[in-house]
Amino acid sequence: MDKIKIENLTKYFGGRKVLDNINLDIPGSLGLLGPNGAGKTTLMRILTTLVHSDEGQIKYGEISWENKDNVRQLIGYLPQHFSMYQNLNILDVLDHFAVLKGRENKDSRNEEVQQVLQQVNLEQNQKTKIKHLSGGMLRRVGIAQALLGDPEILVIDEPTAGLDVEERSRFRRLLRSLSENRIIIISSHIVEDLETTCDHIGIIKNGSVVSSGTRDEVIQVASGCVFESELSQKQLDSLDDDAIISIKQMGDHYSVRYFDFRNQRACTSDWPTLEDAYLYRMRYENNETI
Ligand SMILES: Nc1ncnc2c1ncn2[C@@H]1O[C@H](COP(=O)(O)OP(=O)(O)OP(=O)(O)O)[C@@H](O)[C@H]1O
Repeated sequence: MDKIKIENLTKYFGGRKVLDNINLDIPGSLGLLGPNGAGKTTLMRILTTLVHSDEGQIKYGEISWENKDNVRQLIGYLPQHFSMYQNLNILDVLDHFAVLKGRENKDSRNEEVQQVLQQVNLEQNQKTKIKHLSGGMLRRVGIAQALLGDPEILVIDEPTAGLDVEERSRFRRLLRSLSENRIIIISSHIVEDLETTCDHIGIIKNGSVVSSGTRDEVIQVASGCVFESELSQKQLDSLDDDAIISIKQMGDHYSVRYFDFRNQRACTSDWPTLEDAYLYRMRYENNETI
């Protein structure tokens, strides 16, 4: 499988730089992680050719993003806010998308729609109207329309926005299975969305990629400075807010995960997670790549 190569990509909106010299290789599944406003959606929209960049280039093998029509054949896109006519049922919606994608023959179109319904496990619900779907089912319809045409590249913006815990976990498993034989790019500000679904991670902050690589490479940055200890209320109060990663109450003590750069409590550092590395990049570093 070819990889997507993004080189020196810069985008301005009204004179303001919102993407600053982005360089990224996307060899399989990439999770784009960053806070609200970091530039993730803009990058996703450039990847889907809906927005053009001001500088730089994107290539997938020999195919350049300068040739929009060729690129569009390759891409399935689930935008952050996906909805559809409330009174149509799932089958009609997908048929409509298939027509928009140029499928003229009714029989082969129907066959393709049934295939994507099966992939997202909605065959039994195909006659259900959009207005009666849960958030998770609606996102699955969104994935189904993105899968029409069996695209080599899937771009998915904020996959679990608005979903409950159970739906999130089911949706993540679906994304993982879809990443097996295609390039999939998922943006999120929720670390768990990407931790189990993506082999490569890019962390984006203020329009710049501050870290990228395999999950393990990205995690390395927090190695040796993450600790987990049982602390009293007084000890907890002595920690700097920025140092705290998570707190669990355990009776009158707290189990606290935190950053400590001088190992003040002389305990053994814990193996960092992607969330640790993400918070480290957000809190302690200015824009510099590892
Ligand atoms: N069409 C536009 N015109 C002007 N500014 C824009 C436009 N689209 C995005 N921006 C600005 O560009 C910056 C990056 O926005 P973007 O939506 O790409 O970030 P994001 O990381 O996807 O955040 P979110 O998760 O909140 O969508 C923001 O400051 C946003 O206000």
